[in-house]
Amino acid sequence: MAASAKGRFVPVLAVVAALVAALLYRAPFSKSLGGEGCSLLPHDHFWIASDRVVTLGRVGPAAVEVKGGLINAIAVGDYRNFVLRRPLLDYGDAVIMPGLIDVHAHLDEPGRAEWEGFSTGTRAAAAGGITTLVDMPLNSFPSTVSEETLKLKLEAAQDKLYVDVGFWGGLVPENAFNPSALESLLNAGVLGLKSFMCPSGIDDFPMTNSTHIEEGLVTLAKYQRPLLIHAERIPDVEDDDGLDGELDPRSYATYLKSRPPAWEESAIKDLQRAMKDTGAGGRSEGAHIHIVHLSDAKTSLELMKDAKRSGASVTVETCPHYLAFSAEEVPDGDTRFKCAPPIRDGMNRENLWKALLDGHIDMLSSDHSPADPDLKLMEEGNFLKAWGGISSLQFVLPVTWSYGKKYGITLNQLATWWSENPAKLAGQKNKGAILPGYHADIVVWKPEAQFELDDSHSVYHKHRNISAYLGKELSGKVLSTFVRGNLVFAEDKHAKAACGVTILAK
Ligand SMILES: NC(=O)NC(NC(N)=O)C(=O)[O-]
Ligand SMILES: [Zn+2]
Ligand SMILES: [Zn+2]
Repeated sequence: MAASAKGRFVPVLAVVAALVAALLYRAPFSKSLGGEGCSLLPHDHFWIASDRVVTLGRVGPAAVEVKGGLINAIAVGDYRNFVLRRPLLDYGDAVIMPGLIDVHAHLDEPGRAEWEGFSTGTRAAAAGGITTLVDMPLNSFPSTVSEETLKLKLEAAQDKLYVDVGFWGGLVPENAFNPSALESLLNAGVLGLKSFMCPSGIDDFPMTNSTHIEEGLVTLAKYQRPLLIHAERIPDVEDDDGLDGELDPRSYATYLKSRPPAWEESAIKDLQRAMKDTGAGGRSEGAHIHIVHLSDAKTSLELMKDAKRSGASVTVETCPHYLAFSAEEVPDGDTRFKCAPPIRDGMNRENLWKALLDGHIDMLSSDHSPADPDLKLMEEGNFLKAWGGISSLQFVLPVTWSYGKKYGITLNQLATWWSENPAKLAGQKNKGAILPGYHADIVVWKPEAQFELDDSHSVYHKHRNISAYLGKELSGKVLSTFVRGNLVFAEDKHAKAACGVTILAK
């Protein structure tokens, strides 16, 4: 969809002041690199342009003016004819898109920096076109469940962020019935809360039941912030379907059977009252329930559709690994693929894509959750004992694009799933789109560029060997990433200084 008329401007910007200026300045891209500090560019007022800018629900030629960290103006049309007063970075036919917002990443500082950390995690994010991420409250030690533990997070993050980072706090039994404890955590700036309906594997992050959740939501309603839920629950009567007898712990089928779709179903059924409470006139109207990493595209998904239809304030995410892989393809003993809920069969994957395309799944997130490689027990290959979690932060854009191409996904859909809807969930009103007044959080990438994730490929997150994507042939290469106007990543280099900021809710 190219812009209709050459030089036609976005109405809100009827007059783009820069256009009347006389000087056309085009900085050759590589020469514009080399600035020190927060940005690889030496200036903070410039234009970027390409033939494929994703803005205003369209994709076409446009130039975007970046000034003081914000998007100042958008000039739609054949920018090659524009006369601009400031430097222009001409990206040709590359795609200019809102930076990705990953609402589900585990950066494990303080306490477990050997699993993942703020510096490595946010460098990986920048290299992957992610400009904002929201950190999960567990896997660091201590877990982020109080005002004090959030402070420790903030201290640990200082001077280490290459992209902007917000924080979810934990809803756990200890604070769920204690509104003043929850309020102090919310007042300290967490963007919302997160809870688990099954054991999380982390000692200081115990599971909550639906009563804890219903109570926690009442406090969240006052703040109009969401509750994110890991929705797997061990059903009251467990089907012992195939789980007795001799089980080979190296077989993926064994792991798959150990966490059936019935667990997701049981959790979501148990949440029905809590979800209803979020609707108009409900006890926790103003709060919102977001189901993280949905894997079951059957009954669990149908239950979410029902909840939406009945007016509950709910959304749901899935992750690239559920869209890229299927149980049939997971090699026995390859614990890099172990995550919870598990990657299910190929038919389920098809149905997840369908739900995403139909808008029943609202957004995508990485659930980047690496661990110390020793805990993955890669030699032993024991799926039942290995630590779960997929390591993927840097690859989510090429993965979504590469595996989505056969379903005909569009750049606009990518922006909806990875930027616009996540920004809404995280309450970020000036992020998630390329629009005047918004933060200049931008990824520039080449969807057609193919590469193999082999040993020669720079991987910035910790422990490249535990990522299930290694060895895959992908398409979609990130050229440049801007965070609030700072060029934080370009040509395989990061800016020298870590100038991402912590995002705290007010
Ligand atoms: N402790 C974790 O990191 N858990 C995570 N692990 C996964 N998904 O396998 C998660 O989000 O549930
Ligand atoms: Zn989870
Ligand atoms: Zn997670």
